[in-house]
Amino acid sequence: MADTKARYRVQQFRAAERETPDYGRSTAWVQAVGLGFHQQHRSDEYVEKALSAYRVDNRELTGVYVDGDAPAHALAATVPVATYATMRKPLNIGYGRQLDSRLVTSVTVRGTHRRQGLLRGLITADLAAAKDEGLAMAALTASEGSIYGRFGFGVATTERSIAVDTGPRFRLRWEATGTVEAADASVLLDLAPLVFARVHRHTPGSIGRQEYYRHLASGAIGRDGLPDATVRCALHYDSAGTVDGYVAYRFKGWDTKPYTMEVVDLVAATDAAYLELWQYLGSIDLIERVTWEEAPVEDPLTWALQDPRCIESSAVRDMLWLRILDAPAALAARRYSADSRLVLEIKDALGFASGVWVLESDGGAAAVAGAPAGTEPDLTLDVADLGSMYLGTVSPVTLSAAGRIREHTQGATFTAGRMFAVERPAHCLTHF
Ligand SMILES: CC(=O)SCCNC(=O)CCNC(=O)[C@H](O)C(C)(C)COP(=O)(O)OP(=O)(O)OC[C@H]1O[C@@H](n2cnc3c(N)ncnc32)[C@H](O)[C@@H]1OP(=O)(O)O
Repeated sequence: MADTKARYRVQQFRAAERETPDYGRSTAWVQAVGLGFHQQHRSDEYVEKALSAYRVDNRELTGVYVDGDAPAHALAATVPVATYATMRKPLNIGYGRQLDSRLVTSVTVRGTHRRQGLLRGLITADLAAAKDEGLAMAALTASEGSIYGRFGFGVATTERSIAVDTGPRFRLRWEATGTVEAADASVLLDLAPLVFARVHRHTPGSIGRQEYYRHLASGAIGRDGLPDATVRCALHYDSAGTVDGYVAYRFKGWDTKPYTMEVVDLVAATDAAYLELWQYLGSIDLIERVTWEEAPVEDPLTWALQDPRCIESSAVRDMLWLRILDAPAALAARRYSADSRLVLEIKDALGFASGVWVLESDGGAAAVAGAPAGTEPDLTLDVADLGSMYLGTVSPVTLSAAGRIREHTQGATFTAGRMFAVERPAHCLTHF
């Protein structure tokens, strides 16, 4: 933030507890985030719960403050004009491997201070710090698709919104092996993290969940911070009686037609749990439609339905964006689906991952080394595109067709696609 130093001060801190001297600073920070995302002024109860969850996640909060006093009647100088937060969580990078990653969240710059380099200053300094801490990967979910590519982030998973017709044509080709029971949503405060941990272990693209999710699923925290008594829940039990999936959902009300149930959180640790929870949702009386905003794009439900047109799919969109900070470390961390050798020339405008790297996989394990001077690369690509390839979501052949990857050795994009494939489609169930 070299050009703005004279006007701004940057502070980094942890979420303070109520009754401590720094509580006011943390409160102002939460309110500034709400302002940046056009949300309502937060109640005291909401702020306290949010800060408590941030402490569990060990979030680091950053605020940018205007030097000096604010003019009369304006927001006080103690309210940050820009906010930024980070957490460290594991990312499943395929075949059960985990890579600790820097998660970037709560990025806002007040409208009166926009386009002066505040975001650029915050994110470049933070990515450098993350690399210094030994992290090979950063991740975020974006409010707009046009912001983060320039900082080396690439789309690594996608999601979609679905509306499922649960009328008479809703029938699955599936013989139930477990059972589904209704439960009080409050049981999810304890159960949700246990079920999610199983899902996380076998889902490429999954990010360790923040504390907030179990509160959301259980109805302990609704959008306004108050308990949400409309949240209902059903649990899936396997044949041994172990809970291996849940769905939290709410009725949209008698004014919404067709009568609709909205999925709040659906987490299933087995294929059976997933389809049988859908069987349950499809069987709820008086309900004609079930909506879910965070459905996978490659969805077993589509293929299990006798009539796949029961699903109306909309808003297929980017979800998780990955930013490789250390190319050899991130490449070596992956297990590969095919044995081969590739020379990758990585371009990185911020310099963190630039270089020419030789990637050689043998029996799934990788050896990565800097290429000797003069080595011709097989592929040239931006670090953002390596992030997009990393979990196998998009084929490098497609990225080449889009003019993003340059193929110098014929067939190298196809080879890269076979190498980077993961054992099941990447999907991230966790927004942050
Ligand atoms: C991970 C998350 O939290 S995602 C949430 C992001 N936040 C929001 O969407 C809330 C509303 N928007 C904002 O608060 C701000 O407009 C921000 C945070 C998006 C941008 O902050 P600013 O300080 O204005 O950005 P800054 O001046 O540093 O711009 C950096 C670069 O990004 C570009 N940029 C900034 N915002 C946008 C945008 N919305 N769309 C496209 N490009 C953008 C700038 O043009 C600039 O490009 P350049 O350096 O290559 O010339």
